[in-house]
Amino acid sequence: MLKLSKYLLPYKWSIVFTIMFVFLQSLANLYLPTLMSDIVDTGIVNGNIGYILKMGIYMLLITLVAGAFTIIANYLSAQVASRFGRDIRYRMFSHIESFSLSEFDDLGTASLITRSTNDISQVEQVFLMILKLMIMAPLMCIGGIIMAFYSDAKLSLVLVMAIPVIVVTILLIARRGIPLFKQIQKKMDRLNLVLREGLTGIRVVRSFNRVDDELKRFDQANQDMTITSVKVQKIMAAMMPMMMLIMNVSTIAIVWFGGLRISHGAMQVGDLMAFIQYAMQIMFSLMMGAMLFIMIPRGQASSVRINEVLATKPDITDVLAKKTQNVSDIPNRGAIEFKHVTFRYEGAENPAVIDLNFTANPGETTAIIGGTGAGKSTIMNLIPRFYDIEDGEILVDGYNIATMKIESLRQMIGYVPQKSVLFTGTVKDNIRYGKEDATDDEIKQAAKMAEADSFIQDMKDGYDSLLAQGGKNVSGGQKQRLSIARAIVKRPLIYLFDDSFSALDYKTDAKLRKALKSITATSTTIIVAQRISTVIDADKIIVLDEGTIAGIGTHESLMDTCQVYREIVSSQVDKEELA
Ligand SMILES: Nc1ncnc2c1ncn2[C@@H]1O[C@H](COP(=O)(O)OP(=O)(O)OP(=O)(O)O)[C@@H](O)[C@H]1O
Repeated sequence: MLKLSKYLLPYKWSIVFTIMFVFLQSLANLYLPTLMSDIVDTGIVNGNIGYILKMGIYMLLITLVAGAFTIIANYLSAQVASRFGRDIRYRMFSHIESFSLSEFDDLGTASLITRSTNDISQVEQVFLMILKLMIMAPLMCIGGIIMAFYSDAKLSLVLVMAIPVIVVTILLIARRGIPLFKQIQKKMDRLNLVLREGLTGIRVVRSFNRVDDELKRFDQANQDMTITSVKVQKIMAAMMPMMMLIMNVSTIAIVWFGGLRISHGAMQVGDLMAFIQYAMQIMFSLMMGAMLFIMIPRGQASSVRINEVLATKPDITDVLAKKTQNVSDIPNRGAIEFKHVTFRYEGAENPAVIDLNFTANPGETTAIIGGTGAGKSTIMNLIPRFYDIEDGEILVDGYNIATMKIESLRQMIGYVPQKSVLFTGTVKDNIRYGKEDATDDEIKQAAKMAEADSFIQDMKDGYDSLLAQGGKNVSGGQKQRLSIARAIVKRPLIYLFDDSFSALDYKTDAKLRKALKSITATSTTIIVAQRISTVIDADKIIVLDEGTIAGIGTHESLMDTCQVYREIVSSQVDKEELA
């Protein structure tokens, strides 16, 4: 948690004022029992109404001032804690945005969401408690002991007996509770994961009639977390009555021994009343300390998880990029060359692609075809440096991409992912995502090229129609065309289409590729496809087989030379159609 406390630095003055007001509030609270004791011993015992009124008003004033201090301290501390939470959430999100896909794979999206929300809230709560109680608890405890001792030193022996009992009880509770708090965070991760999968995959779940299984899976994760939470709550619930018991027994002892001392004339009634109040303050402050003691490890568990994310160094950085390099320094052609490229996913036994050698030139369409899992998408992920390669070099216009600024590299690329991603917003916004300053005309033109214009026009508000979360209110093929339009509007040097035509019917696919030809005339275009009809016209077809290149050439030459290609062709294309 100490590491995270640096995010409190911008709010140091608010913290100083909070501490100051809590301090003053505590002093006022320590002073009140003494005044009450005076009212009893001097005012009531002597029947001095004037004194009682005077001291009563004085007490009221102090209570009001203490109340005002409490309000200010609470306001300031809540403000500091919320802003602290906001800052860390922002810091965490911006850091996560810099992660390569390896780090996402490693930490897991569900866990990243829990850490960015729930864990940060936990730490926020703990810092709020610390701000409020860190000063108040010790001050009330030590101040209370001094004042009680000052009221009656002998009677303080009762406290000497009670305090260790309270401390030991707290320690015992903390020892059982703290490990459970750590477990809860982990179980929350699991619950989030199951929930996310169940909700995002709802169509599959229903179509396979697996709703009951999903419910079972969720129930298990839910139960698991509940059992741990109940255990924690039981411990916490036991704490309060135990503390009350100790406090009440102590109060009885104080009244008993205090009564004896009063009857012997060694103590006054007012002093006994003040003593009881101080004893209460001491014991409450110990309880507040106990809360802190329990909450801090809980916050600590969350802090570790937050720091783990913040300390994760993105694999892919600009370290090697020449400092002066920017987009204009790079020859603007977009020629891609793979030289002996080998890549393995983190933790995978075998490389996904092995010793790849090929070029993809501007003005040409290079198609990649191969069975599922052959490594086609992997190649597409390597070009924008979503992952770094293990061996070899990927060159763009002769520059090793590992030495290029990531931003410059990605600026050159129009990437259409295998699974279309749309954001909540209008159709226009989604296309404009490719080029922030795109005019309405450019957007329309891109949509036309992507064969999207006609269905957009048919939508209720045309280009201003709202897309639901994840583009749920458009079909798979429409989503793909919007994703393609988003890439086209960017007018990049390199187009990467990762199986981006798979949801289109043959006619639209053919029309779209024809339209693309004119805009990609000078660009480097790489198309990953499963369908032979999509790749048949490509200038160059790369046939992938289990991560290696089985053949490179045109459709005709591959039909002559590449057995794997012939197998793919015969497995899916009607020979008559091809002829
Ligand atoms: N994030 C990942 N972590 C670990 N292994 C992965 C990851 N993504 C893909 N792989 C593995 O790498 C290999 C190549 O996968 P890739 O997605 O490139 O295949 P593909 O040819 O695009 O397949 P498809 O046509 O089915 O999309 C596969 O064996 C796959 O299991």
